[in-house]
Amino acid sequence: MKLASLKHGRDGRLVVVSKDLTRATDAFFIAPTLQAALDDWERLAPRLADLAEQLEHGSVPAFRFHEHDCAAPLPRAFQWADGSAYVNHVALVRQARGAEMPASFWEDPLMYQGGSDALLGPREAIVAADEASGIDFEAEVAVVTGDVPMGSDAAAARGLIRLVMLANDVSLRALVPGELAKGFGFFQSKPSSAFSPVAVTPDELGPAWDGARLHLALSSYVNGKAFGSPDAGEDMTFDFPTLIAHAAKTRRLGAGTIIGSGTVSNRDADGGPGRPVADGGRGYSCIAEQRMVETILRGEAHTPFLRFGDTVRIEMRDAAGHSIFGAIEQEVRAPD
Ligand SMILES: O=C(O)/C=C/C(=O)CC(=O)CC(=O)O
Repeated sequence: MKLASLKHGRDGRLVVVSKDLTRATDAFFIAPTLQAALDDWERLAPRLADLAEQLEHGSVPAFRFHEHDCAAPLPRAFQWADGSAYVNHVALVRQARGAEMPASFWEDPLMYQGGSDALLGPREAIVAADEASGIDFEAEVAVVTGDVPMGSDAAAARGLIRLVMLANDVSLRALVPGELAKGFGFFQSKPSSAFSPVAVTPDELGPAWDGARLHLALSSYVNGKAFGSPDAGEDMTFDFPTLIAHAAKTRRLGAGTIIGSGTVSNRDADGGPGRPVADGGRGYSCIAEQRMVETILRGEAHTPFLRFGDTVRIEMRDAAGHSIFGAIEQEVRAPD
């Protein structure tokens, strides 16, 4: 089933959305919010699934679904922890700022705790105080968990993935080096992240979901121009169950925890860092990677970071070409 939170108060209003994303029906009589549904998932998910089936059959009142009416599926979440599962991305962004990548990054996932009190809906602007802060997007896949007991291993974590969605982990590249040098991790360099209009249960993904990875291309566009379409199932060194087990190693995770994949990034067949779309490659899911590859290939970066008025679109299509989650489409703006 496909679930969305329409803009309403702080936590949105839960709706069930049709598979083709054209219609929706209210689910508030089952659970007022997505968090409430996740808190009592075993009891409520079957009722939501029944409602989804009735929506497909046209046997419940429905209304037109508009992606721009959506908040993030979880407009505020108890936890948003973003992994870095595509080590190709980590290697490139570190190279871009002249930092070594320890060999342990291939065996031990990187993860940071993002702010989750104000997650952005799919059409909400990226507001940045300064164009010179290196405004970048990061296209990612994310999962939402049920309650995960402390110490759960990957096999247990696999069964606790409730929903899958897309994320834009907005990053301010110029702030990263100074902030990470302090040794406490990202804070100002990671403003609010945005999420796709719809979150889906894993069964909705068919064979593209193997229980641990999503094997489909994640497409990004900047100002309407294709920027990248790497496959989210390839080069994901740490799968979602492994990332969840990592997060739960020393603490339990509450239902509604969001775990991000990190920026989706593919290597070339020869192990190289891929090529930009303009050079016939799959491109990238963030500007920093493309700038690093331009530097490697041509001696300098020429793709600018985002400026006020630019737009970023992130979307994933199924094998038949249909949008699965709806699109994240954000304009970059100065504060009002
Ligand atoms: O090391 C840096 O300069 C920046 C790293 C990231 O932004 C990585 C991140 O947020 C996780 C990821 O996308 O893999």
